[in-house]
Amino acid sequence: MKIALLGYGKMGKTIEKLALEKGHSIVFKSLSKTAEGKFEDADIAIDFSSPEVAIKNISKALEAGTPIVSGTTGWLDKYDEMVKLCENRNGSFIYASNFSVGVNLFFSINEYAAKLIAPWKEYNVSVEEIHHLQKKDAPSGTAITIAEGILKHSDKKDWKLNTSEENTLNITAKREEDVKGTHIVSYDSSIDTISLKHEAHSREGFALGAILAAEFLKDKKGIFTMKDVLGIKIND
Ligand SMILES: NC(=O)C1=CN([C@@H]2O[C@H](COP(=O)(O)OP(=O)(O)OC[C@H]3O[C@@H](n4cnc5c(N)ncnc54)[C@H](O)[C@@H]3O)[C@@H](O)[C@H]2O)C=CC1
Ligand SMILES: O=C(O)C1=N[C@H](C(=O)O)C[C@H](O)C1
Repeated sequence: MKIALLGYGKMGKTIEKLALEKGHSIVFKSLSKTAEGKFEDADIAIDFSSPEVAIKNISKALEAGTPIVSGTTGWLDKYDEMVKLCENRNGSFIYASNFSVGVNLFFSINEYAAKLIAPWKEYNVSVEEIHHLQKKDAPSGTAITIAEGILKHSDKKDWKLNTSEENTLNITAKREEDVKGTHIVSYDSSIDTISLKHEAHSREGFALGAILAAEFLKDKKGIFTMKDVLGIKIND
């Protein structure tokens, strides 16, 4: 597979290393101000850039007829626009807030737990995420996906960062040196706490998942999710 990397930071570099090990090649790389190679040579584009440029990258790929995998977080208010563009262009598109197999299993466990615990009103649910100091967006895209999974089964109406409103799901975001990505869901009562935790030890899980998604998408048309890529069927 010939890959265009849109964004060549921590994730772009990890994807490059693992893609080369799997026998793929990198034919194009875009950095903040410069680019190397020819975008037109790519079979697929993988975008891990920044919230401000993700839409530009995704649009560019869809307009060129190149399948696009995007992992950039913090731009999701424009997701429906990108879906429409993909449909209009008969293109191929996967977005995931987190590409790691472990987190995608965690998403299903989270929804199952939310449904199971929902009738037990003494438990108050909250979400915490911890990431490295360079992260631009808060809360993380993964924390938002987790919150949406909980809200499907909760009396709470919405989520907010740092809230104490009773009917709103509280998300706390912490920034600490070199943390790759930790997500914790807590159900607190006066008697006990039930916690679900996922902790990434490196960026390799995210990168491997993104390459898996690219291999899946390369010869398909349409809009897909990581559930399609991984064949995860248990939902709630
Ligand atoms: N979905 C997932 O599984 C994961 C998503 N992410 C997300 O991916 C994004 C990137 O993360 P990192 O690689 O850690 O960030 P990073 O800051 O290390 O790299 C971002 C790269 O984007 C590129 N970039 C920035 N502005 C650009 C512009 N104007 N034009 C072209 N390229 C530009 C630069 O090459 C920069 O190095 C973030 O939004 C992060 O939240 C990160 C890890 C996993
Ligand atoms: O910025 C990161 O590093 C990460 N971002 C993603 C997110 O916002 O959820 C995924 C992962 O947690 C790492």
